Amino acid sequence: MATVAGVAVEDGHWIGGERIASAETFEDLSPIDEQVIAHIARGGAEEVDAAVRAARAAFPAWAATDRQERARLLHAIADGVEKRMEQLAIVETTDNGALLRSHLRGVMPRVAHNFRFFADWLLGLGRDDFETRGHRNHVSWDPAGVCALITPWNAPLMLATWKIAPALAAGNTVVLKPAEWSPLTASLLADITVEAGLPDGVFNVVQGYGEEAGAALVAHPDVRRISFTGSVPTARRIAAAAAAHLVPLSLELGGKSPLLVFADADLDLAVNLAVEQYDNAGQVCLAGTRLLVEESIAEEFTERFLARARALRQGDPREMGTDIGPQIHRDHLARIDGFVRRALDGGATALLGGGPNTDLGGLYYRPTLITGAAPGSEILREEVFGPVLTLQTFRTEEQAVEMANSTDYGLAATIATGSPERAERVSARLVAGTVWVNCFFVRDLRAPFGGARQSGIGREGGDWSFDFYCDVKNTVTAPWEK
Ligand SMILES: NC(=O)C1=CN([C@@H]2O[C@H](COP(=O)(O)OP(=O)(O)OC[C@H]3O[C@@H](n4cnc5c(N)ncnc54)[C@H](O)[C@@H]3O)[C@@H](O)[C@H]2O)C=CC1
Ligand SMILES: O=C(O)/C=C/C=C(\O)C(=O)O
Repeated sequence: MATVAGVAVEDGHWIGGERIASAETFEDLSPIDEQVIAHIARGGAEEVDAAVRAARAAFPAWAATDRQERARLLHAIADGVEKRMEQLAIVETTDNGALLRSHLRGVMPRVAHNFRFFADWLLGLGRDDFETRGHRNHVSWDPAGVCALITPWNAPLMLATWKIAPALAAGNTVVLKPAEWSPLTASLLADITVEAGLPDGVFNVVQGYGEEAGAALVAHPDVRRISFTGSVPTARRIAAAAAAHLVPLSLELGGKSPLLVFADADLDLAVNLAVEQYDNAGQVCLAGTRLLVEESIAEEFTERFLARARALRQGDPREMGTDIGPQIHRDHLARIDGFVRRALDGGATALLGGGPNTDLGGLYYRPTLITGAAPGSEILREEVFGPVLTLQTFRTEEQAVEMANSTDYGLAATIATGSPERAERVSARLVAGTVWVNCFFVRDLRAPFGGARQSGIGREGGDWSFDFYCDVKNTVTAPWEK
């Protein structure tokens, strides 16, 4: 047991309703000061096998539990999340360095909402029956079995519960492998599921490294679904493991999303949207990190952007006035800095930032704006996952669309324009799972979420989640004799 920010957090796995230790542990560091905050059980094939067996044993009864009861239990978990909102928020901030303000105001309420939304969606799940030459077609969603969920560190509990809630609602059982850089809130969630009365084995957590616990989980022959959020290289490994057993996969991967600013846009709004892309210290898959600005307004846009960005307060994420906290880990900061150094060495210029903010300690990276990067260069193609934006200009709508679509990703895109016709035209041509027009990060769980190209495979949200986590069945019945 560890005590983190005054909150007791179990450091073992959660398997079949029991806390299980491992022979070895790994150190969990806080990005705020790089101090060790917990020693977490380091799981491997053995713990994964125990968790999958527990989940498999719990599956028949949970799958047979009626929808009303499953929904009631998910609402009870949401109640528990709301009751422990402040604890979850401070532990998550201590563990992954994201702003406490955001956790309290937006993220943890969304965690509770994830459970409520999918519980309620389950109750309304169903399509109208239809007839084929007098035969009745009835579509149903059968739970698939044990779901392996592998999640990242940038929004640990939010992204995990976005998978856990529909998987459980659908009648599956779950083994979650949280990211090793942010393992703690998954452990608190296990406590909450016990308080809510979830049967043992329905929800399991195996802690550990991706190459050990994660790899063993996705290779396990009894896993029926794999849902992963994280990087493209890891997704390739997971897809290869899934191929061995032909397990359906949902992959929510990175992005290199454009923010297109047309000359007819409300410039204040466009600047606000651009500055918002530094949210979570840039560690957001959806971030519109490529600012594409119409040439005629680029100078004014840049001036106003720099004035707003310079006013951002960087510092301790526990302070309510902080706008940008630390990066997750020393290795990650070095990766971000590597991208920036190579861009600058290649002839680009940093109009803002361009390196770590060493006044604040080891893990803070200055909000950065890069201009003059060579077309097609790494900084314009690869996901940096830090507070690093690039600025490019365009002359025509055609050119803007071409630049926007010029990466291997296709997660999201944002358009700032005063013209509804332009918004419609441009949006239709963008390769992206989500397009925002004159807004950013307006999210709704009824909407499909996912990416095109290397940003992923599949969609989550509403029916899309149930379609993934279930074996969808059509029963065709001939007319009964009268
Ligand atoms: N939401 C997103 O789109 C995210 C994107 N990224 C991108 O990935 C880059 C690297 O971040 P990482 O933390 O290294 O991401 P990652 O993809 O390695 O880690 C995500 C999760 O996958 C697990 N994992 C790693 N190797 C695995 C394997 N062989 N089998 C099964 N699970 C495995 C990790 O333990 C973690 O839980 C970031 O800089 C960013 O560009 C990272 C996190 C989230
Ligand atoms: O908040 C959302 O709806 C989606 C967030 C996704 C990420 O931040 C991510 O996967 O990086």
